[in-house]
Amino acid sequence: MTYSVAVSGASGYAGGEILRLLADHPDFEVRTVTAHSNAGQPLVAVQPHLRAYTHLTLQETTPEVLSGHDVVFLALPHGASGAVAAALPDDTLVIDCGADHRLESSTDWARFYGADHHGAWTYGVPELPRLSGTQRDRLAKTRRIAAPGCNASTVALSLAPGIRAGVIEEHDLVSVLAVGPSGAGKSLKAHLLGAEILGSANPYAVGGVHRHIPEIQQALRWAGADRPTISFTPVIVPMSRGILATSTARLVPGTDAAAVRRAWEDAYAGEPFVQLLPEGQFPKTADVVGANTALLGLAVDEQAGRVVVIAAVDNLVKGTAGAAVQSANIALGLTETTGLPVNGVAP
Ligand SMILES: NC(=O)C1=CN([C@@H]2O[C@H](COP(=O)(O)OP(=O)(O)OC[C@H]3O[C@@H](n4cnc5c(N)ncnc54)[C@H](OP(=O)(O)O)[C@@H]3O)[C@@H](O)[C@H]2O)C=CC1
Ligand SMILES: CC(=O)N[C@@H](CCC(=O)OP(=O)(O)O)C(=O)O
Repeated sequence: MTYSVAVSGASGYAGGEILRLLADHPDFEVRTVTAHSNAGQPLVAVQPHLRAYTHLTLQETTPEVLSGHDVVFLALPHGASGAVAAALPDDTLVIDCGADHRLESSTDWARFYGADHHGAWTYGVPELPRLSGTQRDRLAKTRRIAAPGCNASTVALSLAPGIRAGVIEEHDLVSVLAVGPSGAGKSLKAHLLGAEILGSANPYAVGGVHRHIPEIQQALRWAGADRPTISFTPVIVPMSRGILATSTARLVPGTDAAAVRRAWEDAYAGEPFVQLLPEGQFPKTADVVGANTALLGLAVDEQAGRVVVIAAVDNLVKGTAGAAVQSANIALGLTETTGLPVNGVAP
């Protein structure tokens, strides 16, 4: 069976990446693409790299235009998807790449986003360990998926195995991330990109204010933490795509190094898209550009009594669009890896 698909926010970075992946997906046919200020334009006028779609024109983003498809991907700014999603039929598979449906706690939502909370959908990171099984089990039974924040899923995948296995303490978690500016979307001002991001590393959202903090804490609670606390600091660096997250955590006293490594090996054994590198090897962002792969390296720092996990992810693939397509595959009962690249592009 071929599933008909609509992609909203198709003129943006996340929507464009969903379209790039779907062009090679044998079970999906993209029939409709929508946008906002670019509605009325041919898709390739705005996304000239997407040559598979020369026949499509961007339409207005309305529930009427999006209805009548089997699958709808929403890649809209925060706050814009809640109302659109609420008007779509229950049996349509809807995947929201924005934050509107990620958080279970309306208190966290109010604190970090402020506006109306639309409730939580099934979180779209299949490999996340849960107290019983993985997030994959829940994705198999849903028609509403909240694709993750790219930083949040990178850090959650880095730390959740240690929480799940009881080898790291849940307070005193620290993550510092180098992130590419494409994570901020196309609306990031051109002068910022050229004059301030090229040639510089710029910290932002410093001091416990980044909106991905509650998303990470929520994933760590699913892995068994009670009240996890994390210091989270992102730094924009001049690379178009990518996240390199360095996360450290205090080891539970008496835990030996072999048991620590085993926790991550066990969590991700057999996972095609989350891979732990051998001892002594660490990933670079260049290893995962264009791939739906999260690459992890792990070391035990004995003198500090901490584990150090370094994770590389392409924010637009495993961090968003790839996670969205992978989760949609699971929800539809398709082979999970269909249409998704495990290899990156190099150099
Ligand atoms: N970039 C990333 O790495 C990640 C992004 N996300 C999330 O994905 C979503 C899209 O992000 P991204 O692609 O980066 O953003 P972009 O700014 O690149 O794209 C935004 C898209 O939304 C459309 N749009 C803007 N305003 C409205 C509106 N009021 N109603 C309907 N459509 C509108 C734009 O249309 P037009 O161009 O025609 O105005 C465009 O297609 C966001 O929620 C973002 O947080 C999640 C994880 C990572
Ligand atoms: C460079 C940059 O600004 N990155 C974004 C990542 C956005 C993202 O992952 O998605 P959501 O906005 O959907 O949560 C940030 O840190 O906020």
